[in-house]
Amino acid sequence: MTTGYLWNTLYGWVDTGTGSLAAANLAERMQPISHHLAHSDTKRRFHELVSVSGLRDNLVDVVARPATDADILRVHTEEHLSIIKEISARPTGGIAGDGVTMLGNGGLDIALLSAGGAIELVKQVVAGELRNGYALVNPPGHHAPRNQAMGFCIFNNTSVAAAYARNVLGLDRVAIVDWDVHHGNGTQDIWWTDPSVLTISIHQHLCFPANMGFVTERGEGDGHGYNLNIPLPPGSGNAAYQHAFERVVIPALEAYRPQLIIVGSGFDASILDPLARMMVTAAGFRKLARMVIDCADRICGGKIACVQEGGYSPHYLPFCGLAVIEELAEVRLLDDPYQGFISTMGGDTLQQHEREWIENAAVLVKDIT
Ligand SMILES: Cc1nn(C)c(C)c1/N=N/c1ccc(/C=C/C(=O)NO)cc1
Ligand SMILES: [Zn+2]
Repeated sequence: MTTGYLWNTLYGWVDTGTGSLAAANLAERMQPISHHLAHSDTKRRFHELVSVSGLRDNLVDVVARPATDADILRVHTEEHLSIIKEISARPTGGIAGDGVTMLGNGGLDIALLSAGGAIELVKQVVAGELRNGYALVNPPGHHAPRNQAMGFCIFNNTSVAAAYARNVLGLDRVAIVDWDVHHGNGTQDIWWTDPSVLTISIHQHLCFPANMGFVTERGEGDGHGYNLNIPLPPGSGNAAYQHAFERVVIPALEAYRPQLIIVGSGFDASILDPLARMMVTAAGFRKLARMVIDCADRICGGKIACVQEGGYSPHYLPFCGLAVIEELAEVRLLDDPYQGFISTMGGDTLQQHEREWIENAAVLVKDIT
């Protein structure tokens, strides 16, 4: 069976403006810069490495189609969609939602193609046309709740795809495993009362958004127990992430038995990422992918759809992403050229405080039935 790969040139055209995180602003002495921290070049470089490394020759191209309004409205409000349409139609776009999320002119079309790309991959994995796959979409989605854009996210791509799998493809149980380093607050919001989608977010505690992502946030009503937050302390590396997957993520998936696993695949937990303080390496991401792939083989016929979330190191994200896709496709082409440099920095030994953080989440798995 084959591994699918989805990219569209327009994902590299996302306009993040002239700011570096917030917009350039002379009064605040925030001078313009060529590359915003979320500049689409980082993900384009990932795509180019997939091609130039020869990995793409082992993959089946999946063509992105724009999500329809109906696809978006399964998880977002009419108001949110209409605000995005209005900003996208402005000659130079504007700022959406949280006051920092830039949407360029025509940004609606790319955001619909991003959510639609996630749908297309899920469609082909669920149909059994692909064993698994990677949708290298942009803009990301996991910070977008039902009613707004947030944290560079316009539409919640993984949730749009999960809702499609539930409502159109007829699946009863879908799991979203979000290993992006920031809390998947949008995904949590969307599925808060709904046990048919198990939402798991493993993230640096309180990195972003502020004051969210606590282990005590478990869902409400029928959804109680089906939102699992695994906050980790800054400095967590390969050992902590692997232990968290062994003790929490994999047991939760085994208990829930989803028919499809969607991975919110951000690489901003990497040791070279500027927007967080974790220490995961390409080898670490490869190991996490291996654990989820083996689990999927045991519980849902290997059905995994990875959907790109964040990641801000143009230097290192491509190699972290390549490692995950190599694992999905079960080929080994490139070694991590940064390994020698980063291998002595730490993160490969589980620390006692990391173990304790992880146990705080592990005790909650028993409530997943
Ligand atoms: C600046 C600023 N100023 N203000 C008021 C706000 C709300 C600001 N947002 N900062 C951000 C926005 C997004 C991220 C990470 C996104 C990601 O990768 N998610 O996976 C981090 C910091
Ligand atoms: Zn992130």
